[in-house]
Amino acid sequence: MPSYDYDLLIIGSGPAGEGAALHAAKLDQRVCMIEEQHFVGGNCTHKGTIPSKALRQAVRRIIQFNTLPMFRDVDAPQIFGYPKVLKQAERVIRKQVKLRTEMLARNGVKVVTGVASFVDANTVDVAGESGIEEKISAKNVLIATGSRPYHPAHMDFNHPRVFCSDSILHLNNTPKTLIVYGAGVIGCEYASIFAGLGVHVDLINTRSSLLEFLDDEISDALGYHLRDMGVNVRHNEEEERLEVDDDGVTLFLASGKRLRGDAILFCNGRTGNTSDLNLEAIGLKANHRGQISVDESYRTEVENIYGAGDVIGWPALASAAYDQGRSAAAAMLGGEQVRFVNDVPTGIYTLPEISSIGKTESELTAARIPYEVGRAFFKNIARAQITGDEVGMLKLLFHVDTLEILGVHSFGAESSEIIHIGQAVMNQPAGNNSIEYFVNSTFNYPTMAEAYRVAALEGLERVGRLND
Ligand SMILES: Cc1cc2nc3c(=O)[nH]c(=O)nc-3n(C[C@H](O)[C@H](O)[C@H](O)COP(=O)(O)OP(=O)(O)OC[C@H]3O[C@@H](n4cnc5c(N)ncnc54)[C@H](O)[C@@H]3O)c2cc1C
Ligand SMILES: NC(=O)c1ccc[n+]([C@@H]2O[C@H](COP(=O)([O-])OP(=O)(O)OC[C@H]3O[C@@H](n4cnc5c(N)ncnc54)[C@H](O)[C@@H]3O)[C@@H](O)[C@H]2O)c1
Repeated sequence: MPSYDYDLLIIGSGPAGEGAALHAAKLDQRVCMIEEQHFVGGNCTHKGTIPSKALRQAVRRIIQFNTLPMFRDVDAPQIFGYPKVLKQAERVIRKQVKLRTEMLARNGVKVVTGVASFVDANTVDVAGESGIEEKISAKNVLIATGSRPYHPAHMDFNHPRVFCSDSILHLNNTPKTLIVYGAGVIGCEYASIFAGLGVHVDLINTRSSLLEFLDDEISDALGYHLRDMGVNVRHNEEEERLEVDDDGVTLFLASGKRLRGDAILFCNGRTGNTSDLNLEAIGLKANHRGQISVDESYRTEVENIYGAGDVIGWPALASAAYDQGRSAAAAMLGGEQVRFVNDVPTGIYTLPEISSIGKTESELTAARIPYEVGRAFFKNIARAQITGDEVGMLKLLFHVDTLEILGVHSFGAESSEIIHIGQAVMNQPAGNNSIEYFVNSTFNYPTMAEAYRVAALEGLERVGRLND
């Protein structure tokens, strides 16, 4: 048996790398993690999930302060600039880094700073900032290098008015007008954040509706509320060219429109981080989006090399990445905890928040499944009236005969939390997954979760099963 420095070498310290590291370390494996940034946590902590969610929470608080009658009685509405709000995110990032650094250290995971590239299937070269190179060997390797914003070649992202979702975290002023190009999840979340700060936002969607994977009713609601916040949403548009000058940017669209803004945030797609890895040395090839392929055990075509997180493509979520990393480590060790993550809830932190699990109405209709709908509007939920979060709805889709829950879709406050109640019931074995659970269980009152009871009662009444 050849001897290696480590049992497992992980490239990348984001959620996928962390999930794998902790699982392997708990099973007494010798684990080394290589990270090119100075701090652990991955892009998730430094550039993606955490900063955007912290920004969004700060903006939500500002909106509450400026709109709730109780605050209006004590003070005039306040204007907060983007740089001040950004400080909130920095505070959370610091806490996350501390937590994650200590957790890895406690579990004996060795963290090495530098850029990793393959020498062969068991050896990785680590290039440190000072030019010092180190070779590290391991029995198994996990590629968990994540992704970065896609930068079209013709756009100058070094220009101080041209931003991507990474560089927007360094914007040092509050623009009056902002063009957000790309209305995927990132574009919609940042449109909410900037509109919440009073910035006039043009949101350019290359598709025909917002976040097409959502239930139509929820997508429509998002469009309505974004517009209500002052976002100018334009569908079916394609960028032709961008001109930048000292006073602003002009975006020329293929439709002939010309949009003017103080700055542009381009967020249309991401690329897997594989270009530094020297994949040729191990016979692997990334696709045109920089992603690598894995099987259901997260194994690549090379027997001892695995992949997890954004670098393997869909669903490209931090939530999934933790589980994928853990499963990859379990697979290497021949354990039973291998789970191919293919059923993930959606949690979108726009204003209002959106969350869903299971099938949409369109999918059920296309599959000719007889379903019905039960809805609860947050304006009728006591907790929402108390907190002032009356915008929103919870919608249950269920089979008319079996009452099986087929989908749960929600927008409004706490949606991404309460979705997990629906998820837990939907994951029960056949027979136990029933909308009746919500009328046969007592819910805390007043809670947002009570929306399930209200929606289930409405649904049962609609199919004449209320007194079954
Ligand atoms: C703006 C934004 C908001 C998001 N919001 C959410 C959300 O609300 N919920 C959600 O679930 N997901 C969200 N995501 C997605 C989420 O951030 C990613 O899915 C997640 O970060 C992927 O984790 P990962 O472990 O694959 O990689 P990453 O978090 O990308 O980390 C990979 C790490 O590998 C390092 N690395 C790369 N190459 C090398 C190399 N050669 N050598 C050494 N180190 C290397 C990188 O420096 C990085 O630290 C968001 C993403 C963005 C951009
Ligand atoms: N709350 C959340 O869960 C959350 C928040 C933000 C981001 N994210 C994740 O981040 C990922 C990226 O989000 P997004 O808003 O950029 O959009 P997206 O995945 O919707 O992509 C936008 C568009 O860019 C195209 N594209 C993607 N990669 C490309 C590439 N490398 N080259 C050229 N075109 C490309 C896509 O076909 C699509 O039309 C998503 O997969 C999402 O899951 C999640």
